[in-house]
Amino acid sequence: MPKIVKARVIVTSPRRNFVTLKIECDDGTTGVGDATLNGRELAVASYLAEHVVPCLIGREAHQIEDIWQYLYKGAYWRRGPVTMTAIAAVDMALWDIKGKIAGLPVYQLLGGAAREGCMVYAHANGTTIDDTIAAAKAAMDAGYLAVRLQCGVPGLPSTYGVAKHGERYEPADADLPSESVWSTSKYLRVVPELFRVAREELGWDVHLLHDIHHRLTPIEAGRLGRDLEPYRPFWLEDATPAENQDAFRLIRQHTTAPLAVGEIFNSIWDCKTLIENQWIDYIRATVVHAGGITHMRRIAALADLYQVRTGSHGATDLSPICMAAALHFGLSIPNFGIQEHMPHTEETDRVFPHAYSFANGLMHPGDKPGLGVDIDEELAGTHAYKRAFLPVNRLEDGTLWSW
Ligand SMILES: O=C(O)C(=O)C[C@H](O)[C@H](O)CO
Ligand SMILES: [Mg+2]
Repeated sequence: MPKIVKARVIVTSPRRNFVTLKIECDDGTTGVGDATLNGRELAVASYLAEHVVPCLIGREAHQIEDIWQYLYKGAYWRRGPVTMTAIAAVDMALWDIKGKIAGLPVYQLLGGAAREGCMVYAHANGTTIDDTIAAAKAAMDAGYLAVRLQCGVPGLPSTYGVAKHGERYEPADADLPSESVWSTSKYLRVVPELFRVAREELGWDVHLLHDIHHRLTPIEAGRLGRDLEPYRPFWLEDATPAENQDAFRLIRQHTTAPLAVGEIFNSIWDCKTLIENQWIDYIRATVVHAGGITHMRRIAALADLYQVRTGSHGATDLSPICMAAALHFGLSIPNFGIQEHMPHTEETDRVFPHAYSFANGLMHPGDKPGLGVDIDEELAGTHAYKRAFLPVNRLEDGTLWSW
C-alpha cells in the first residue's frame, strides 16, 4: 500500500490565480488536486498547508473514503467553501494516485464510460445582441452543441458575463473589487429579445443557456422564465440567491423553463432540499468546491433519484485539474447533463498539461492513467500570485446587490 510521504501547495498565476495540491507517495507516485477558490485563494492554501498536509503524512493513499471522512468529520467545523475546497483537492489527488497505480484512467475506476463524451457548453457574450449572436455562431462552427448567451444591457456600463475589451470573459480581475451597476428592469427587457433573435439566427438545434447570476427576485425570475419559454432555453442558471431555497418553489409555480443552481454550493446538504422537491433540473456543484469526486458522486446519486442531472460549473477560475476530474466524473455517472467549458488561456494550459480533448461538442478526459493532468512546477514558479477579486454589484441608486 503506497504511503503519503509529502504534500505541497503550489500557488501560481498564469494570467489568473490557481492553487494546486500535489501529494507524493513512498513509491514515487504523485497526484494533483485543484484547490482554487476564486478571490479567496490564500485561505485554502493556508488551510491545506497548516491544517491538512500534516495530517496526510504517513496515511495510505488508497484509503480515499477514510481520508475524506477523517478530514470532514475530524475537522469538527463541517462544510463551508474553504474546508470543502481543501478536502476536494486531497480527494482529486488521491483518485489521481489510485488511477496511476492501477494503470487506469479515473473514469474506469468509477465504473467506466456511461457515454461517448461529456456535452459541454460554450460561452457567447457581446456588448450587443448582434455581437453575442456572432460569438454563438463561432462557437457552433467550432462544434459546440450548446451555448450560453450573455449580452450587454443597454443603459448599463458593464454587464455580468460580458468581456469589457473584446477579450474573453474572465471573472476576477482587480487588486480590489471593481464595482458594476445593475438594473433589473433594463435587464428584463433585453434578455427575451436576445433569445428571440438567437432562435431566428441560430435555429432550434442548438441548446441555449443563460446565467442570471443570482440577480433576480423569485417573482422576477418567474417572469423571465415565462418570457423565455417560447425560445425553449436549456436552462436558466442561478435565477435568485439560493440561501432561501423555498424561493425556487415560487419560480417553479410560474415557469417551465428548466432551472440550474449550485456553482457556489459546497455540500450535499446545500443541494438536498432543491433536489428532493424537484425545484431544479440541473445541479451545478463542482468537483473542486464540493468535496471532490467522492462527494460529487454522492450528490449525483441523490439527484438521480429525482431526475435531476448534473451541469457542473467550469469557468476559467477552476483549474485544468478540476476540468479533468469533472470529465472523469461526468463520463461515469448515469445522470450527467452538461458541463460548462470555458477554455483556459494558453499560459494556463502550458502550466497544466492535460490529456482531455474536445470534439464534436463533447469532451473526453483521455485514457492516461489517473486524471491525465499535471502541473509543470518550474513554469508555475515563474507566474507569481497577484491578488484578484470578483466584482461587486450595485443598483443605480448605490444599493449593494447580489453579484
Ligand atoms: O461560469 C459561471 O457560470 C459563472 O457564474 C462564473 C462565476 O462568476 C465565477 O466562476 C466566479 O468565480
Ligand atoms: Mg454561473
